[in-house]
Amino acid sequence: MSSTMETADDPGADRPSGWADPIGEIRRFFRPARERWRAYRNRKLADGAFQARATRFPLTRPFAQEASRRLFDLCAGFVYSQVLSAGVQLGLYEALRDRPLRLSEIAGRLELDEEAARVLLRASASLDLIEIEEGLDKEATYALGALGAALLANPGALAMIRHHDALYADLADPVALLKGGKGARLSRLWPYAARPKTRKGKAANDAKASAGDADMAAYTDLMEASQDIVAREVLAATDLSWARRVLDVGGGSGRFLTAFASHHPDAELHLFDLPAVAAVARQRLPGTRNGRRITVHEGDFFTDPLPEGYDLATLVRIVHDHDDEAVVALLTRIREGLRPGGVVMIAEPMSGDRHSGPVADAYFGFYLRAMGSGRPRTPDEIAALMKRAGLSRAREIPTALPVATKIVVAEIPRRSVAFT
Ligand SMILES: C[S@@+](CC[C@H](N)C(=O)[O-])C[C@H]1O[C@@H](n2cnc3c(N)ncnc32)[C@H](O)[C@@H]1O
Repeated sequence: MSSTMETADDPGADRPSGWADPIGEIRRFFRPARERWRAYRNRKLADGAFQARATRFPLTRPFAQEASRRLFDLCAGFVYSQVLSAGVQLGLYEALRDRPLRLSEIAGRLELDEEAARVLLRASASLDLIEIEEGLDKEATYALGALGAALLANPGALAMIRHHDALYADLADPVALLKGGKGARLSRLWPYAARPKTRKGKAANDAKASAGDADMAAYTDLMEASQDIVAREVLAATDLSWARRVLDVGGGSGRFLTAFASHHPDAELHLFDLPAVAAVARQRLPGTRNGRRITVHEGDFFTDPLPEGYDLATLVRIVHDHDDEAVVALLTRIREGLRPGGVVMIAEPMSGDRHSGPVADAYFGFYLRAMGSGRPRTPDEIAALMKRAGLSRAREIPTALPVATKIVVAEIPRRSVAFT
């Protein structure tokens, strides 16, 4: 287990002494120099004449070229994603799975005319999704590229790409999305984001509640497709062999718990999710390895009683879907049902991680905005919410693939027993 992220109660804790936070102290010392350097750099980069000189001068040319390429990639990123999406929808990568093909063969399989197929193939090659080989007879053949091959091994990514049409429709007007608070298409795909988080709101909404149930099978499939990689990372990063009774809150179709079951043959496993999703889990689990070991509970985790008596509660890709107050309310309810010494584990992609690049903040930030609730958080922000819910010793456990998931755990404080 890595760093402890307890937030102290006294306000002075925001500004620790140099001994308590030496790295922060060094950063504060260099802040004025950093600010001066940033202002100088930005003045130069915003100057067209400087840019032109930098491109002509051999020593600065590689940097200038790299900078303009990165900027152009940002401008064109949406188009690159659509090239990828066209390849997935038309079955390009599947078509090349077994062997390279010629243009005419690919056009036939994808039901495109040859000119359209060529546009797609050249675009895909420029993005390393496929590779073009000049044939001996001068007729090119097209093979899977490194990224195309990796994509075929990642059903979660394929499922995400297929459902991105809803996200991209909502992102067509990003300013309207920021000002309006949610997107029309994604908020329909994730109906629970709009569900009331209190008993009173629930009663008023009960009549409408089943309207979104049909969509739940769709998002449950989407989550299932990407769960294996998350479960693999969580189980590789943690030793949870001490956990006897486990509750996976918002456990979907049970994919995380079936993976958990293979690592921990003696643990008693329980899943809690909305009735429509619990029905999917009950239907699918008996057909899976270890599925019969999982007891499925149904209800709304904000308003219905949660099962009690667990020593580990897991929330895998749950917390980022909800706003702060709702998260604190949920964690408080979970804490109240844990055994003494019980642990809460939150696993999801988190904000502010330099290894994950822009995935959490740019992708999930806008995705969750379109969905209509929640946001990606840093491990520290999650730790602070856990603390507000009465949990203690919040700390991050590093994972090998933070882009798929990071982990924060916290415990319920030991009971203080008074003997006199
Ligand atoms: C993003 S999915 C994650 C599913 C699963 N943990 C995973 O990682 O694949 C969120 C899950 O939380 C469930 N959920 C959302 N709101 C809920 C609520 N109020 N009560 C119970 N479950 C809820 C959803 O039905 C869904 O299965």
